[in-house]
Amino acid sequence: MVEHYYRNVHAVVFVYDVTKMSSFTNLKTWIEECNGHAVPPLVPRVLVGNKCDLKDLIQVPSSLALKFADAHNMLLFETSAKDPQESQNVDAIFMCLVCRLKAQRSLPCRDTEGWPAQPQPQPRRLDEASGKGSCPC
Ligand SMILES: Nc1nc2c(ncn2[C@@H]2O[C@H](COP(=O)(O)OP(=O)(O)OP(=O)(O)O)[C@@H](O)[C@H]2O)c(=O)[nH]1
Repeated sequence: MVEHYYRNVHAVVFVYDVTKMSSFTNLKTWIEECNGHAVPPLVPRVLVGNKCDLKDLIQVPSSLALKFADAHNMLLFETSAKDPQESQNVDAIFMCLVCRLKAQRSLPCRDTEGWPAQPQPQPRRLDEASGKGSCPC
């Protein structure tokens, strides 16, 4: 059954709850699980900390999450499925993955200004201070 989720996988989104440290520490297990199913290194992976609207309840600091994301070569996005002000980051996750997948296939990638995009830069975080990821495309 689990095998089914890993077959022909195109991208992996690791999600933790910023208000629950255990969900963050469990990421290691999920990454091992993913590696154990031989997901190819070229398959893009992103890290998502959800529920960032619950500012008073945050247990996982952005700095810690950034360190973890860097160590595993992933971009970090902090999102809220509830707060509309943070919801653009939900879209950004999928735009970023689409850009990376398109770049891998040498197809043009639409940026925010129009089509076609400029040559693809290497993945980078645009807003390091806030710890929130942004698609480099
Ligand atoms: N404040 C806030 N609540 C959220 C957010 N995302 C999900 N929730 C709430 O968290 C609860 C669980 O959401 P689910 O979508 O069921 O997620 P889950 O992973 O199955 O469950 P949990 O591990 O409890 O988060 C629900 O009450 C959601 O409304 C968020 O970004 N902010």
